Amino acid sequence: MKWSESTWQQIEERYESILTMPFITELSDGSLPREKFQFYMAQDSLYLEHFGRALSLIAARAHQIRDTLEYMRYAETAIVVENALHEFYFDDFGLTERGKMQPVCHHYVHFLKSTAALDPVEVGMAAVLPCFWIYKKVGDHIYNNLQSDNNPYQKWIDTYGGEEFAEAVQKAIDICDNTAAETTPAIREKMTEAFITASIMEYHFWEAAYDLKMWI
Ligand SMILES: Cc1ncc(CN)c(N)n1
Repeated sequence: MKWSESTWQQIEERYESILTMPFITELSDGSLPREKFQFYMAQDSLYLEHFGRALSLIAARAHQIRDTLEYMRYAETAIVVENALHEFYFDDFGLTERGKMQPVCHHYVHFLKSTAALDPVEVGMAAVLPCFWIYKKVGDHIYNNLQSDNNPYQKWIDTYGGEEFAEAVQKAIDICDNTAAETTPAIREKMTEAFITASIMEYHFWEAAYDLKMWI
């Protein structure tokens, strides 16, 4: 079994629990309160900048030059393309600034950046994979099962349910599988741990937006 398959099995339950989170179900039917989406968008815009920085660190440290190029492209997409979606929402939802990074976003980006900088690069690759893969699965799930008419959040759904994103995600999974196959059992184990931690953080990111969780 591939590393990605056995590792996904370990987060399957967590992934299923994401699908029933109020943030996701209300985003899907368009009933998510505006202020919760605004909070999410502002935090996610900050997240994407630092996610892009983590991807750039991985690009610089990748063993294979073709992987370097791939992670450079991911970094650019996170900052330029995904963030364009946020700018659309900033205008549409009356947001003027991103504001301060709140605790869950803060924890998540610092986990990603320290892993990308200090752990073996294979572990960094595994740490950023849920950011691709979980969003793809959640995007597909909403796109295929939970669409509603006149949803104010349709553009978000289209971004993550789209074909272009699917290709990038599959590539990131393949790179992790090849990397895992070539590395040591100890590093493979750390890859799995990092993947699980990031998956848990994805859950908390949506939960924090729903609860409007801020520093006290
Ligand atoms: C928190 C989070 N994780 C992942 C993604 C998708 N790149 C995102 N936009 N935001």
